[in-house]
Amino acid sequence: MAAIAPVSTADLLALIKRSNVLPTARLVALPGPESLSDDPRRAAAELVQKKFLTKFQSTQLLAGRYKGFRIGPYVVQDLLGRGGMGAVYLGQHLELNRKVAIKVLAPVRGEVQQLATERFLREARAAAALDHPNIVRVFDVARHNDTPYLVMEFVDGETLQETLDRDGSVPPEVAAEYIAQAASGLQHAHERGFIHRDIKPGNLIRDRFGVVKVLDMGLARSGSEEDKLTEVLDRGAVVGTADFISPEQAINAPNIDGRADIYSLGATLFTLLVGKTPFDGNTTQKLIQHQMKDAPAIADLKPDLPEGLPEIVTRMLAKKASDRYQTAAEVITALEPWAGHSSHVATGLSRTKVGQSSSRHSAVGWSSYGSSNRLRAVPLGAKPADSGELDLSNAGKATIALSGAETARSRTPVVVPVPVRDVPVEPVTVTPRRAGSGGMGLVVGLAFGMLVAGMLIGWLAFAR
Ligand SMILES: Nc1ncnc2c1ncn2[C@@H]1O[C@H](COP(=O)(O)OP(=O)(O)OP(=O)(O)O)[C@@H](O)[C@H]1O
Repeated sequence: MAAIAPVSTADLLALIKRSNVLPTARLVALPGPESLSDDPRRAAAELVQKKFLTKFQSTQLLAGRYKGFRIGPYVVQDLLGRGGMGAVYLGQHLELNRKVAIKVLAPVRGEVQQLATERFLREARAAAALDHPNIVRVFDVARHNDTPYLVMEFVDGETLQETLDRDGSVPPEVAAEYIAQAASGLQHAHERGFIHRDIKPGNLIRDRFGVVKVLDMGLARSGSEEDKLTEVLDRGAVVGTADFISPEQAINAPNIDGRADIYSLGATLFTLLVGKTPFDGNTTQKLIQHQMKDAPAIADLKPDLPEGLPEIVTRMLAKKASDRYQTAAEVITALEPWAGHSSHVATGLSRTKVGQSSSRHSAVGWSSYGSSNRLRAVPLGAKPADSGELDLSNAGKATIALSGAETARSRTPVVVPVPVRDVPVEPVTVTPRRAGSGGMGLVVGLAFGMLVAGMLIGWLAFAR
C-alpha cells in the first residue's frame, strides 16, 4: 500500500505512534499538537530539534513511511550507507542507548538468495571470531523470517574512499600509517585463518581518533568445514573488486592466501598516494592488467614521495605472491619509517601473535613496535531482485520500501557460532545519502571467469 504523507500535525503524531520509533518513555513525553506548529513539516523540524526524532526519521515519517524503524531491540536512526550486500543503518539500543551499525541483507530472489544468505552469515561468523582494534567488531547476528541482519560496532568516521573522494589523495606519511593499521588488523585475521578478499579504500574506515578499522568481512573465508559449503556455492565466480583484486583472485585461483590481501592493500596504498587506482579500463581490462601489466611507476606519477615508499608499493603489488611481503606484519615493518611512531599501529600489533612474540625482532625485523567494481558470485543469468530502493539524497522525494522485503532462505546447514535470535525486523530498504563503494559493484559468473582465464592462458601460450 502506498505511503500516505501526513497532512496535519495530528497525522504526523499519529504516524510517530504507529511507527514505534520512540520508546514508551519518550512517547509519553511527546508534545501534543497544540504545542507544535500546525504545519507537519515545521512540527517535524521542531521534534528533530527537541531530539524526539532524527532527521532521517523525520524525512521518512513526512513521506508517510512508518514501518521498519525497529530492528530487534534497536531503533533505526539513520542510513549509513549501502553496499553490495545490503543497507547499513545506524541503530540505537532501546534500553542501553548504545549506538550500533546494523547491516540488513538486501532483498534477493531465486538462486541468489541462498548464496547471499550464506555469505552474510559467513560475514558474521568471520567477523565475530575476530577481536582486534583494527577490525570492526561484530556484536550479534539475528534474523526475522530468514532475513538476517548483523549488528556491529558503529564507527563514527569515514571510509578511506570517502576521504579520497573529498581530498583526492592522502599525504604519504598518513597513507603509510593507515595501511600499517589495516595490516595490523589483517595480520590478526590471517593468523586466525581468515582472508578478507576485498580490501579497498571503501572497506577501511577511520574513526574520529584516527583508528583505521577493516570493514566488511563479508567475503572472508576460513578453512573451516562450513565454509567449504559456501565455497561450493561460490564455485566458478570471481570475487573481489576489480580495481584492487589480486592476480590470483582475478582468475579465481584455488587456495589463495593472505598475500592476496597484501596485494589489495598495495593497490589501496597506491590509490591513497596517487589519487587514482593502478589500472584504468573496464572490468575485463582491469582484471587482465592486474594479471599481466606492472602498475605504472608510482614515482613517475608522484615524484615527491619519500624515498623507499614507491618500492614498498611495488613489492606489495608483485604479480607473484611469492615476490610480495609474505605477511601483513612484514608490511608494517616496511612502513615503519613513516608509521613507526603510531600508537594505533603499536596497539593493534600488540593484539597479534607477532606483537606478542618475544622473538618478534628476529621474526620480522621488528624494532619500535612495542607492545569498483565488485565481482560477485552470482550464477549466470541470475539477477538481484529489485530492492525498491529510491534516492534519499533528495529528501523531499525520498521513499522507502518497508515491509514485505524478500526473505532470504538458507537451505544449507551453516553453523553460526554467534547468537542467532528470531526477532521481528522489517528491513528498511533505501538508497544511501551517499553512494557506498558498493555502488561500483558488478556481478559476474562462471562464464566470465572462464572467459578471462581462457584469454590469459591463450595469451601466455602465445607469449611463449
Ligand atoms: N560499522 C560501521 N560503522 C559506520 N559506518 C559503516 C559501518 N559499516 C558500514 N558503514 C557505512 O556503510 C557503507 C556501506 O557498507 P558496506 O560494507 O555494506 O558496503 P561497501 O563495502 O561500501 O560495499 P560492498 O559491500 O559492495 O563492498 C560503508 O561505505 C560505510 O560508509
